[in-house]
Amino acid sequence: MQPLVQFRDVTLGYDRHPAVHHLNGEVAPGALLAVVGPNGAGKSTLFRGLVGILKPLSGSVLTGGIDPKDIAYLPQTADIDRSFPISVFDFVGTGLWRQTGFFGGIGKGAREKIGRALGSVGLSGFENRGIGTLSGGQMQRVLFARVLLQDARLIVLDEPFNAIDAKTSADLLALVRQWHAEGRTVLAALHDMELVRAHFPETLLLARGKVAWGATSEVLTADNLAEARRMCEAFDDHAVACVAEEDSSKAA
Ligand SMILES: Nc1ncnc2c1ncn2[C@@H]1O[C@H](COP(=O)(O)OP(=O)(O)OP(=O)(O)O)[C@@H](O)[C@H]1O
Repeated sequence: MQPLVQFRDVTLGYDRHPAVHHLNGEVAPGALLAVVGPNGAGKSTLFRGLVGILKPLSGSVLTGGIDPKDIAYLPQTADIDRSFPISVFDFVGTGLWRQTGFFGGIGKGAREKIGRALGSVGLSGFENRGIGTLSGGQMQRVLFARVLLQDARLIVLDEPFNAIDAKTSADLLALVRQWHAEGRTVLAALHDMELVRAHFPETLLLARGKVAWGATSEVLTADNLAEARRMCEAFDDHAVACVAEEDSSKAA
């Protein structure tokens, strides 16, 4: 089966300082993949590279055949400016931008879709609330409603269950399982190893580079987790891109 995503010796970083180093690997269509690793391991950076927000310093991320509108991305809530004055309804409606266009009006059909998405995450009646007035768990539900609306083939979730209560986690996890059952490809950055072991068949353990990638039970061993911690601690944040990368960028 043709992979949906291919990481080809990809290095991603900021101001030419690599954060994810020389990653190789493939994601099959329909995969339910957890991306785990210590704080600063590069999970968010990898996702920014995957969804096209961050251009690789070297190597490539191939999402063969997927149109950008077929990728839904749920960033960490910390990355969202909640002081922006926008209602829950309009925020969730931005999930339709790629279908309607930036200036496309929201017609009756779209209004119904937004209403249904909010109902699916238990937020009917919240339409007119400003996003800045929501609790952390409610905001996370709003982000899931926006992903629902995007109806995407590839769904990328950055720490979707962080700092939310058990009921909200369970409700949102049910949506993830539904997306997987529908044949969508789902990648999620997670810290809760028990949740990963229970619900995610495949795991990438990242520590700036790949420590292990495969069946979750084989990846999440004590030895691999210790190796990931060691690699993260040893990584030099101020290192510049490799000499080979420097040379190729000069030649480009
Ligand atoms: N916008 C940025 N500008 C510069 N450096 C960044 C930026 N975002 C992340 N980094 C750095 O890149 C490295 C990887 O960070 P990243 O956020 O990808 O890790 P993470 O695995 O998602 O961490 P966490 O589990 O804490 O969310 C860290 O050293 C971080 O300081």
